[in-house]
Amino acid sequence: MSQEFTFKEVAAHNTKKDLFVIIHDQVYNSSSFVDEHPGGEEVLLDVAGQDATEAFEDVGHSDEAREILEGMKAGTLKRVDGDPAPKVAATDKVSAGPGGASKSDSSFGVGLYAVILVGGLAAYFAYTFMQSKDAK
Ligand code: HEM
Repeated sequence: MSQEFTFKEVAAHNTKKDLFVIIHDQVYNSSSFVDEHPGGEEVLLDVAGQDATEAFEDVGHSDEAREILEGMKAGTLKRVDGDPAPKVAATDKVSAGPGGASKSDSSFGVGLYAVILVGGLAAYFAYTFMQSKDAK
């Protein structure tokens, strides 16, 4: 039953009174919500008639925000040749983020251990060198 919109059709709804956004390839009619948006009307007007997936996900909207969104659903996006590529969903970034972060964390850890190890070895050799000198 869900209506399909092309990118071009959605793009026509780009005013405050008639505002569609695309999030995760779903089309939402957010006209009634512009004045109520806790994040302000400006950001919604910025993405009016466009793919707002990245903007929406970057903010880390709550489940409540997602429920509101579902309530405004107008249909699904029908991609045709020449349309902009789907925006990368921040959820993808989120799953890549902590992984990447922990990776760099652990490499920092290895670097730190290497410094401690090399420092320890240097101290040990310096110590034995001094000892051997004293022994003479
Ligand atoms: C029609 C889609 C959207 C809906 C239904 C929506 C809904 C909400 C809701 C309910 C909140 C309150 C906090 C929360 O529950 O997460 C919020 C906050 C916010 N939204 Fe949206 N939002 C939408 C699109 C956007 C877009 C495209 C942006 C662009 C950057 C945005 C930026 C923000 C910001 C910055 C806040 C935080 C405001 C604050 O804490 O002061 N929102 N939004």
